[in-house]
Order: sequence, then C-alpha cells, then structure tokens
Amino acid sequence: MSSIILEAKSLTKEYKQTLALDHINLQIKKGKIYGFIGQNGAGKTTFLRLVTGLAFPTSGTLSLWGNSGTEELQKQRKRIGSMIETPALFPSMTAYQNMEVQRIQRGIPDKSVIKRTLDMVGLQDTGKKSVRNFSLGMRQRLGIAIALLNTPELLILDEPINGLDPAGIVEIRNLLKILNKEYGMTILVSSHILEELYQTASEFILIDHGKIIEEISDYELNERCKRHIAIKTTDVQKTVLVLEENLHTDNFKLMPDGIIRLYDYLNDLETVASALAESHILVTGLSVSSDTLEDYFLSKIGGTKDVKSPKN
Ligand SMILES: Nc1ncnc2c1ncn2[C@@H]1O[C@H](COP(=O)(O)OP(=O)(O)OP(=O)(O)O)[C@@H](O)[C@H]1O
Repeated sequence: MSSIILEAKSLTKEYKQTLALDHINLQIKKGKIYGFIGQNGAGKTTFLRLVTGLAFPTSGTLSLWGNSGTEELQKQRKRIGSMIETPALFPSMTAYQNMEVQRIQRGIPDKSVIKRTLDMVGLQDTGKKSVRNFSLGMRQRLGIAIALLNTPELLILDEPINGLDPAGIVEIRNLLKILNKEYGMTILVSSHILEELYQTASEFILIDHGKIIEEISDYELNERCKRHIAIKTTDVQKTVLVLEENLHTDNFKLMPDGIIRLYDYLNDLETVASALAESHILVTGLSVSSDTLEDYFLSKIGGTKDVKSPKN
C-alpha cells in the first residue's frame, strides 16, 4: 500500500483579487511530521482549509489516501483531525465538559474517547479547573484534544504555537512528538517561523505567495545551515581541484549560486586563502559563516523580517 496519504496536484485557489494558492504540488507521507512554513498571507491556512473541506479549490486535484472526487474526499476526511481556527471553548467549563460538548456535537458514541484523548495531550489531571484558568498552552492542548476525538490518522494544526510563551511552545512540540512516535500519527503543522518547528518536524514545506518554494528534510536543513567557509571565486572548477588536491578535503558543497561551502578548515582560513592564492585563483569572497534557520527561510523567499500581513 502506498505511503502517500495526501497529494495535491496543481491545486489552485483564487479569491476575487488574490491568487491564494498557485498550482500547488505536494505529497504528505504516512508517519512523518511536516512543518508547513510561510509568512502571513503565504497561503498556509487556505491550503489546510482545502484539505479539510472548509473551502474548495478553483482548479487542480486533491487526493486523500489515494481517493479524489467530492464524495470520496468527504469520506476520507473522517480520517483527519484538525485545529484550523482557535477552538471555541466554554471558559466556565472544565476540559472534560468541553470535550463532552464536542463529542455530542460530532455524534461520537464512545464516551471513553474523552479520557483517552485528554491523557494523550497531558490534560488528564486538570479535574475541576475551568478552562478560563488554563494557560494558553493548555488551551491549545485542549484544542488539539478536540481534534483528536475522532482518533485521526492525519492531524492538521494551523499555527498551534502562535502566541505561546517558551514553556507553552515546548509543551506543544513535545506533544506533537508523542502523538507521532507513540500513536503513529502523521502531522501537518503550520507556522510562520521555521525555528518554531525545528527539531519537531522531520520534513519542511516552505510556501510563499501561494507557491511551494521548497521541500526539505531536517537533515538537509541542518546541512544547509551548518557553519562553513563560504568561498567565492571566478573559477569554481579550479577551486574544487585545489580543495581536493592541495587541501585534501571533499567536505564541501557547491551551492546553486556558485559559492562553495567548505566544512573543514573552519579555524584556519589562512591556509585556505594561501592555497587558493598559490594556484592563482581570484578570490572574491572568503568568510566563515552560518545561516540561522530564519536567515535561510528569508533567503529562500527573498524577504525581510518585517513583512506586513497582506490581510490587513
Ligand atoms: N476568504 C478569503 N477571501 C479573500 N481573500 C482571502 C480569503 N482567505 C484568504 N485570503 C487571501 O489569500 C492569501 C493567503 O491567505 P492565508 O490565510 O491562506 O495565508 P496564511 O499563510 O495562512 O497566513 P496567516 O498566517 O496570516 O493566516 C492572503 O492574501 C489572504 O488575504
């Protein structure tokens, strides 16, 4: 059986004046945590709304567990749990009572599911405490518990970390890992900050202006953000030869922009400079650097840190 549980092909969503999703192609595979990263207005929520059936595409196809077509998709969506908007919680009620309301509304007959899901999100001991006295992190976990009521195979969360304090962020990160590892759940979680999902997600999908700009694994992301010597020369081939033959290293990468990233000699820039000079290579840049995750993300989308939401 295929491990692809969600596939979008050329999925497009147009609002009157906005192309919110522009021919999206992507696959979500079983058992992984996907970080869906994009700035405000990039199209994350729109995509998640299409997947969960809260909105419909203008064109393109979506398939869930290999099925497409309106009726089939609706059936398959029963296998998804989601928290897309902030859940409507009753502040004067306890976690259990809030869950009971949701269980009845959704027609889930098995009462024991409440205790089970509260256990899963670590809210089993909140007893008589009303939700108004919950921290934001606890409320988010309760929202996630509600999304888990139908014991989903795919969990979709839209910016669950947004607005949380550092302790709250850790709570959600740990919870996602537990749901993935212990319960085998596939998770698609969005954020506008790559760093927030770092060490939680194993795959990252970067979206900007409605387009997928990159899909990258955590391993590859680490590689790209590793400390290195950035070498810029007018003769890449000759530089590579010098690295291999004179400096005896193959621990480098040629980047698409023509810069060579060398992961050796980090404390010995002079040796690198001399070897290149001796081979009469014109060096136009030589420095030790590393991308932070956020720098990396911004370099991909070609943006600045102060991008205003186009929604406003
Ligand atoms: N119902 C709608 N009507 C018109 N335009 C919309 C609608 N929903 C979203 N948009 C527009 O589509 C684009 C993508 O919005 P979307 O909410 O998907 O982005 P996002 O990445 O989730 O950002 P945010 O984190 O701010 O929610 C934005 O330009 C937004 O203004």
